[in-house]
Amino acid sequence: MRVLKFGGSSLADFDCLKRVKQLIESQAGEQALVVLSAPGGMTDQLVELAKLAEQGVDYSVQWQALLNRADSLKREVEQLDSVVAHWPSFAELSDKLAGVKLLKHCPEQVNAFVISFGERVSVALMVAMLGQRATYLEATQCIETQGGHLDAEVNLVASELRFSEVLKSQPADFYIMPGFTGVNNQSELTTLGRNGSDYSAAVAAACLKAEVCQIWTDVDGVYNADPRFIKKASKVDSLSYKEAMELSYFGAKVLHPKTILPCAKVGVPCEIKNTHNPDVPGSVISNECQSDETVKAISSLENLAMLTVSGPGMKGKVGMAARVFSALANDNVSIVLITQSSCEFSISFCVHEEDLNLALSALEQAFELESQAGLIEPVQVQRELAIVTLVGDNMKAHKGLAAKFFDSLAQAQVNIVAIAQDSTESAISAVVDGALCNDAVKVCHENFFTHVPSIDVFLLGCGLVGQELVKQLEKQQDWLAQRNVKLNLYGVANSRKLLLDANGIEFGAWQDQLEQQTSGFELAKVEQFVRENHLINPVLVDCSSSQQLADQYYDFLDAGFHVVAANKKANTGSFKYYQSLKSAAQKRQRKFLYETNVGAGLPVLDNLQLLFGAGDELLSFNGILSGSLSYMFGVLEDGLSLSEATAKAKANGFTEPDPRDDLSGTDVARKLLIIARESGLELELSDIEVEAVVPESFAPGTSVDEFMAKLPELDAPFADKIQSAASEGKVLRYVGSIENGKCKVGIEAVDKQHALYDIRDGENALAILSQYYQPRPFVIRGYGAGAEVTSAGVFADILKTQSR
Ligand SMILES: NC(=O)C1=CN([C@@H]2O[C@H](COP(=O)(O)OP(=O)(O)OC[C@H]3O[C@@H](n4cnc5c(N)ncnc54)[C@H](OP(=O)(O)O)[C@@H]3O)[C@@H](O)[C@H]2O)C=CC1
Ligand SMILES: N[C@@H](CC=O)C(=O)O
Repeated sequence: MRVLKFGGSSLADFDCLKRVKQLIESQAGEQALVVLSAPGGMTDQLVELAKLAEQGVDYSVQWQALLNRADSLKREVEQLDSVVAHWPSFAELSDKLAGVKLLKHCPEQVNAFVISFGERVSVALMVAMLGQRATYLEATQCIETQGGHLDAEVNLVASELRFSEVLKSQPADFYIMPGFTGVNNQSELTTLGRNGSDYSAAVAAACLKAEVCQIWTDVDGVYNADPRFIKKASKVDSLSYKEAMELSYFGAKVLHPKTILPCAKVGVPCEIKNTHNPDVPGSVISNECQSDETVKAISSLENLAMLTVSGPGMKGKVGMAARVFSALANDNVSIVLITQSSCEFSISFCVHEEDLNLALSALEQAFELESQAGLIEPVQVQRELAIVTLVGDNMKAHKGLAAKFFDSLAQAQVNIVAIAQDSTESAISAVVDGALCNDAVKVCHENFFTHVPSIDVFLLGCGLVGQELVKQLEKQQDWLAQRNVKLNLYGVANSRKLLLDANGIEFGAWQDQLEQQTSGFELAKVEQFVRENHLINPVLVDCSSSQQLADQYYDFLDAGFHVVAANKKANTGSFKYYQSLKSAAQKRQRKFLYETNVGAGLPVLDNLQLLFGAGDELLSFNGILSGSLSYMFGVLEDGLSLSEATAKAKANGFTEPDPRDDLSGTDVARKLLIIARESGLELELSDIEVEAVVPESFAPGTSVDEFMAKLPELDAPFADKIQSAASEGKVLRYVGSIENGKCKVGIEAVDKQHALYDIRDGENALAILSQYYQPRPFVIRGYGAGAEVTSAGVFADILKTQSR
């Protein structure tokens, strides 16, 4: 004997019914007991009718909708020449509802009759469709329940007897039985709780010692996380009964929690299959489950409240926990999770939000005296919580899983309110803020299953460097995928517009799309986008030179973003701000990376930070830090004028957006300041002694174009300087140095023997003399400006946001 159960989504319309008929008939030569739910949505219609009737409200519209739906299904079945012989009495249903309306009261027994009506509709239709081979099996003859008319518990022993007698007296190939329905020992109709048809099927399978209990639904099986939120969730092929129980209890909607126990008692395998995809093997729940996976799935349960009972009267007092839980049990409040610390001062537990008031009043009554005597404090309540649970039998005695779980929650910026693990170690749960539940599941799923961490990039500034970065991101998609990194570009902004796309920015079309936007970047907008799309690893990448953005880095970090900056202005603001960014990053466990601030793509700051971390100390620094000035001084030697050299450096993408930042020495001063600060010197930008190539006083208040047009005025005097150096066999270089804690940047004339003589064409050269690197300094040399090397440096920083 096989037991098959079809849920409402598999019975929603006539096409669905035909598919189910075929699946039943395909049980080649096997006897089958088929349990049917109501046609999808019909139980909701019935519940609403009962409610309206109880309120004494006119429900004729809803009644007509129910009748129309049922009649149309019946007509379609009858068009196949099948007579629907067991059609339930709508007249009786109508009378019951009329009675409820009159009395404005719906007794539980009547309610059970009304809400279980849909199952009888399904069975009547299916029996007619299957014809002679099928027998209508009354659940009220077979499933005996105890404990109320609604949400009743099945008496397995009594039900086994009933099944055996009824089936003996009615031999058939297919028994079709309404789910969700039972009968108490007073012969009154009862129901098994919403979605209780799974339970009916499991009970039938256990009573009949069936070969299998198949639950046919609209998904392929049990998933390792909720597939509605976790796109990469995958089907679990086999589970133990315990794993399935933990999962269904902690939120996996595919199975009713009560289903597993009857099957587990008798060892009937339970298989979850998809009606719309019947050839795909489902998930099998059994004793035979053999797999090496430690964590099988992650489930989550939302809409919970946590109550904490505490007070001096709790400590060491035997029986307090028992009193708390008996009070709740007496009022039928189900407890989802319990936790208590070893100091015994308090005990905390979660209940469904809908039970909160009931739980509070039960506790108030139970501890009235203690509370008057000050032995128990007012019950603390935390609302809108969720439980995230890792489930897996093989987690037992496996070290490091809890650490990885908690680490994942930290990575998702999720605070843990409470934790619980049973001693079989097959489930570990964390209570978290309900609003962050999906984030928590997402990051746990990435870390435990897909191992493809995502990096979610928002690019601010899409000029020279930013545009090149987008090109490199596009070019490297395959390379990243091969290395299991999912890098998503979700946003791009310039100074006026912000483009956000939850599907990822289209590499080929983003510029046009950005132009069509109507408003610019605001942190709040990106924050909202991150929240709505449950992004775990958001990175704000600043490729602008905006002071306004630099001033917001603290807020970016504080809001949980990593920050990657090509823009040097934040690190060269006040020392206090520079320090506050470091501590904000540390506090929020986010990365603040700015390798390109010095030397563009050259690995300068990373190396310095590592050296200093290993105890090295800077003794002195000397070097060329400007790509544009390195280029310009080189071509000046070749005979170009200052204005020509500047224009060429600009065209090559070596200068700052405003070349005056380079020519004034400010950009080099910024870089030197960052090196000095990283080395531990507490300096401000104003502490750097600066000799300008072109003083800031030249062409004040002009635009970049006006400045460039006026620059030829300086060509002649500058050519003289080059000439005078050349007459001594020297060339000019723009050099930065740190000596005895003093920083200066300026022009130096160097001869052929000098290490910086050959540094030109955009190259940088940095000589770091340190405790570990002396008397010969540690030297870094290479191109220090340009879109390609700079965005490559930014790209590398973006990838570094992943490392913990
Ligand atoms: N070039 C190089 O070799 C190197 C450059 N860098 C740094 O890279 C940064 C970018 O340089 P580059 O690409 O040449 O500059 P560009 O002038 O070419 O581009 C700047 C971009 O930033 C945008 N922007 C300005 N203000 C804002 C704002 N408030 N919000 C959002 N976007 C804004 C601009 O938008 P809009 O077009 O609307 O004005 C533009 O898209 C600079 O800070 C520079 O110091 C660092 C190392 C090397
Ligand atoms: N303008 C800068 C670019 C890198 O920071 C330079 O010339 O080095």
